[in-house]
Amino acid sequence: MTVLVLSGAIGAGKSSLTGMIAKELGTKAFYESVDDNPVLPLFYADPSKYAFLLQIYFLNTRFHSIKAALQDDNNVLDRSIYEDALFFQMNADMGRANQTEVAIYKDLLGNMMEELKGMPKKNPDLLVHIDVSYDTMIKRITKRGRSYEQIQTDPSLVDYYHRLLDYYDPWYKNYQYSPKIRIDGDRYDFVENPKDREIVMGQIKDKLHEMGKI
Ligand SMILES: Nc1ncnc2c1ncn2[C@@H]1O[C@H](COP(=O)(O)OP(=O)(O)O)[C@@H](O)[C@H]1O
Ligand SMILES: Nc1nc2c(ncn2[C@H]2C[C@H](O)[C@@H](COP(=O)(O)O)O2)c(=O)[nH]1
Repeated sequence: MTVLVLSGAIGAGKSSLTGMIAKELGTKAFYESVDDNPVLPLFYADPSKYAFLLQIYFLNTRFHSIKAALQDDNNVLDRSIYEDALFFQMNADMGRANQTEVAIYKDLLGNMMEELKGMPKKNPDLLVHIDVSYDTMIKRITKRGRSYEQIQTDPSLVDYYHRLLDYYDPWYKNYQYSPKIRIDGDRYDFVENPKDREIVMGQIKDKLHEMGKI
């Protein structure tokens, strides 16, 4: 049984690479709730009102996926639960959540992480982190075209996205729940370019091989 989780900023390519990994390794893919997420458009329209609700929504849906994925299959998840606190901390630092909401959220997250310790597998086997620059992130967000994520629609997102990248750097450095590998998302166009896809899949497979997982 091997469980991989992807991490990275918005539009880094997590969902795309998740599908590719699942196909290549014959594993099951789990995707975070985005298009069917009723809170996400509300959050982008009024972040201060909906930051807490959105975080609870994501935590709940991610926990459902993790419980299924950490059972006894080969699985790949398109975002890690370990990034939830990064998002909420950043939004709280921006004044979009009050101290009571932060305390309740942290307690709930801690409580859920305790539950994971009782699972057949407690942590993922490998974190695959996709690193992107601000310019690449914006290019991909534009390409995907979700209206509420566009900087043309909401110029305050320029600051939000810059901050997010600043939070990701130390987050990745400090991540220690499993072995990890960093994919250069600026360099490799693994969506459009088959050669780049082969290189990235090779990097992931080499790491799994080194770990004795394949
Ligand atoms: N390495 C890449 N090269 C070119 N396009 C990419 C790459 N990664 C993602 N994309 C494109 O960028 C958009 C966002 O990718 P997605 O996988 O949804 O990102 P995430 O799940 O990290 O938010 C999609 O339109 C996807 O086709
Ligand atoms: N405030 C939060 N927003 C989150 C969280 N997880 C995801 N998201 C947002 C970011 C994107 O707009 C969208 C999908 O994310 P992708 O990276 O897959 O494009 O959802 C979160 O925990 N808090």
